[in-house]
Amino acid sequence: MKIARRVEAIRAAEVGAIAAAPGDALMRRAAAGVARACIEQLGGAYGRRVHLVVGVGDNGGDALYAGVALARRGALVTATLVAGRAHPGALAAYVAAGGRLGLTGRPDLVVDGVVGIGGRPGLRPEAAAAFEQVAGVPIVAVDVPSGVDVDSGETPEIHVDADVTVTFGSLRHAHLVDPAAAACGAVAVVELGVDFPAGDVEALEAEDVRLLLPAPESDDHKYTRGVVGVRAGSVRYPGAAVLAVAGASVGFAGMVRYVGAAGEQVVAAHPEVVGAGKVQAWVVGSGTDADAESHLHAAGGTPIVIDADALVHLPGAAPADAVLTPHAGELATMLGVSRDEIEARPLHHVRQAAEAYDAVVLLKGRRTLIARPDGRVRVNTTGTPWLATAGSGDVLAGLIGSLLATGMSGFDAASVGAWLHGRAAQACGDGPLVAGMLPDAIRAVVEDLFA
Ligand SMILES: NC(=O)C1=CN([C@@H]2O[C@H](COP(=O)(O)OP(=O)(O)OC[C@H]3O[C@@H](n4cnc5c(N)ncnc54)[C@H](O)[C@@H]3O)[C@@H](O)[C@H]2O)[C@@H](O)CC1
Ligand SMILES: Nc1ncnc2c1ncn2[C@@H]1O[C@H](COP(=O)(O)OP(=O)(O)O)[C@@H](O)[C@H]1O
Ligand SMILES: [K+]
Repeated sequence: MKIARRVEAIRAAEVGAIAAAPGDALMRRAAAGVARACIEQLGGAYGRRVHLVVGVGDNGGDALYAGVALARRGALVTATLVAGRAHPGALAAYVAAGGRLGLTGRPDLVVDGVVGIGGRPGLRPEAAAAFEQVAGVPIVAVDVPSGVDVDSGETPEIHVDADVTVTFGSLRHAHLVDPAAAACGAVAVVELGVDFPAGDVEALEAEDVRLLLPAPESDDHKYTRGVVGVRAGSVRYPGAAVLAVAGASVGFAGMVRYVGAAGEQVVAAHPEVVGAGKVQAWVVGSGTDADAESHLHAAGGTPIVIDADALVHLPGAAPADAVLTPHAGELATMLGVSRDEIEARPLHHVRQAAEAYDAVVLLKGRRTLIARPDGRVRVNTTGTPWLATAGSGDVLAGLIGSLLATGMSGFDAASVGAWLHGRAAQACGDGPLVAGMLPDAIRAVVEDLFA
C-alpha cells in the first residue's frame, strides 16, 4: 500500500531524526536521492549541464547539495537563487564543489528547489521568471513541484510542471491526488529511515489487490459466492445494460441477474444471466434514463452501487452500504457546484460528498478517488487516458457490484474495482480501446495476479 501523509504529520515524525543526525546529514541523504534521479534522467552526469532553481529554505538546500553530488560526478552545475540567498551550509558546499551562480546557455536538466513542504501555493515572480528562462527543459522537482498545495493536492496558482519528483520518507497528498499529482510526473521516494504514523490517503498496489480479491472456496456454490443484480440500460441506451452486466459477469459473483428494458440484448450477449430474484448487491443507474428513479426505489436495501442517472434521485443520505460512482459532472450536480470546481478540488469534494451522503463515493477521473464518510481516501493509480471512452463507467459499476455481492466492503470493492478496471485498460496496450474489451482484460489481469 502506498500511503500519503499530511505535512504536519511528516514534520512531527522527522523532528527527532533531524535532531539526531549530525550537521546536514538528512539533507545530504535526501540530496543524494535527487542527484541519482537527475543522473537517471540524463543517462549520466559527466559533461551534462544541470541548472538549479533554489529557494531560501531547506528545499533549496536539498537542491544545492544535489548540485554538489552532480558536480563531483563531472556535471556542469549552475544555480539561480530566486530570493538572492539560500541555505548557508548547502550554498557554501555548492560553491566549494565548483557550482556556479547564474544561468549560462541552455541546460540539459532543471532542478526545482524553490519550495517543498514549507511552501505556500504559487510562485513568486522571480521564481516564475527563472523557470521561463529554461522553458521546455525537463524538470526534476525536489519533494514537490513548487507552487502546488501539498495537503489538498490543489493547484490554485501558477506552479512547476515536473517530469520527475523526488520526495523523502513518505508520500505527501500532492503526489497521489490530482491536479497536483499530474504536475509531479513520475514520483520516487528516497528512504530516510524515519517511522511515520498512519496516513489518510492511500493507493492500492498489486499485492494489496491480490489479498483483497475474493476467491471461491472448495465447498462454495453459486449462491454462497454471491448474486449481483443489475438494473441498468433503457430503451434508449440498451448498450449500457449489456456493458454493466459484462462488468458484473467477469466471474467474481456466482450469478448475475438483470432487471430492465434491455433483457433481450443482455441475454443475447450473456446467456448465463437470469431475471429478477434475491441478490446480495445491486447495481443501479447506468444508462437507465427516465427509469432511474423507479429502479433506485425498487432495488431496496442491499449493498448497492448507484451510478449515472440514479445519482440525482438520491435523497439527502444514500441507502446503507451504498457506493456512489459519479464522474465530475455528476458530482457537480449532486453538490450544486460547477464541474470546474470539482476538477479543481477533487479531494475536498469527494470527501464532502461521502460525508453528506453517508456513503462510499468514487469520483471517476484520471486519478479516481474513493472516499469513506470518515474522510479516509484511496486513490487509484492504474489506467490510461484511453479508458475515457463511452461505456467504460458502466463496466466499472457492474464490476464493483459483483465484488460487493461477494461480501467485500464498499470501500474495498470500489477501490479494488477501480484498480482492476484501470489495469485492464493498461493491459489493452497503449492504444485505442472500447468498453467492451475491458471484461476479458479484467479476467486476464486477475489471472495474472493469482498466478
Ligand atoms: N524535514 C526533513 O526531515 C527534511 C526536509 N527536507 C527538505 O526540506 C523541505 C522543507 O524545508 P523548509 O521547511 O525550509 O521549507 P521550504 O524550503 O519548503 O520553503 C520555506 C521557505 O520558502 C518561502 N516560501 C514559502 N512559500 C513560497 C512561495 N510560494 N514562493 C517563494 N518562497 C516561498 C518561505 O518564506 C520559507 O522561507 C522539504 O520540502 C524537503 O525538501 C529534506 O532536506 C529532507 C529532510
Ligand atoms: N484522463 C483519464 N485517464 C484515465 N482514466 C480516465 C480518464 N478520464 C476518465 N477516465 C476513466 O474512464 C472511466 C469513464 O467513466 P464514465 O465517465 O462514467 O464513462 P461512461 O459514462 O461513458 O461509462 C472512469 O473509470 C474514469 O476513471
Ligand atoms: K520543489
